[in-house]
Amino acid sequence: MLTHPTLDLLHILGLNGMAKGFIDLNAQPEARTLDHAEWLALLLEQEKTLRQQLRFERRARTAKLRHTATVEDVDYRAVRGLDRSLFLKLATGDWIRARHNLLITGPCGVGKSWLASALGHRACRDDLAVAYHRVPRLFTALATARGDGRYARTLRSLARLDLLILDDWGPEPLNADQRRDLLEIVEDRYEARSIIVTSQMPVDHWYEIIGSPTIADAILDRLVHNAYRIELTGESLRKAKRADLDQPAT
Ligand SMILES: Nc1ncnc2c1ncn2[C@@H]1O[C@H](COP(=O)(O)OP(=O)(O)OP(=O)(O)O)[C@@H](O)[C@H]1O
Repeated sequence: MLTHPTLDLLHILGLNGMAKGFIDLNAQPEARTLDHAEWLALLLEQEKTLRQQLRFERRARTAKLRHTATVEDVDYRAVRGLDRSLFLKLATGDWIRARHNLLITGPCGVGKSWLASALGHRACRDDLAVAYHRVPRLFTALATARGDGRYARTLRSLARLDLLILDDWGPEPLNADQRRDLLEIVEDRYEARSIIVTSQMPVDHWYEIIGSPTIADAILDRLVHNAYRIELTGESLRKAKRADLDQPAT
């Protein structure tokens, strides 16, 4: 184990990536041929990598994504109705920086939450603030927050996110409080921050789910107007997974 006053100093200064790089370089005889500038550059690179990794881990912890999914792992043959070039474009994250929305629809189990999680993971890697919420649970949490005086604070924290994922929206019609909650959320984010909404219901049915025509117009105008759309089709991937598991091993 290397002990060195420089190492102690690096730890005291919180430069843990440089400290690790310092230990690694000391253990490599070939590193002795490096000049000072190259040595320092390698240490700084290690510090940068460690900081990026820690930032990503913090972002991912708070995002609470439903699936451990990455944009690199999408199986385009398994997910029917997914336009590869559109998804690759979304995977760059530029749409979030442009404050656009994304609506993912399709029947049960076709991979809507999975794709939303993969894009959320990508946004965490880009050091953006992300949160995943299942819509029914979010409405329950907002109803509780309304009761105990945390409503405004909860809405403010949702408004600060760079990407809000609202998973499993519909099909139950909204009540008056839920309509108001959704309008507040969408209004706060309009042309300011992005939303991904996933739903088993086609976008054409959302108007009826919201219920009140005036509020439905206000919500959908803000949500749908500048949104990309992914309309998935086909059989549930859960079924396909189960069938794979049931296959006898050869
Ligand atoms: N692109 C993918 N690659 C690999 N596995 C996937 C992919 N998409 C989905 N899956 C798998 O399929 C299952 C169903 O996916 P997911 O939960 O995203 O479906 P969903 O359309 O959101 O379903 P629901 O409407 O019931 O919420 C998941 O368990 C996931 O592991």
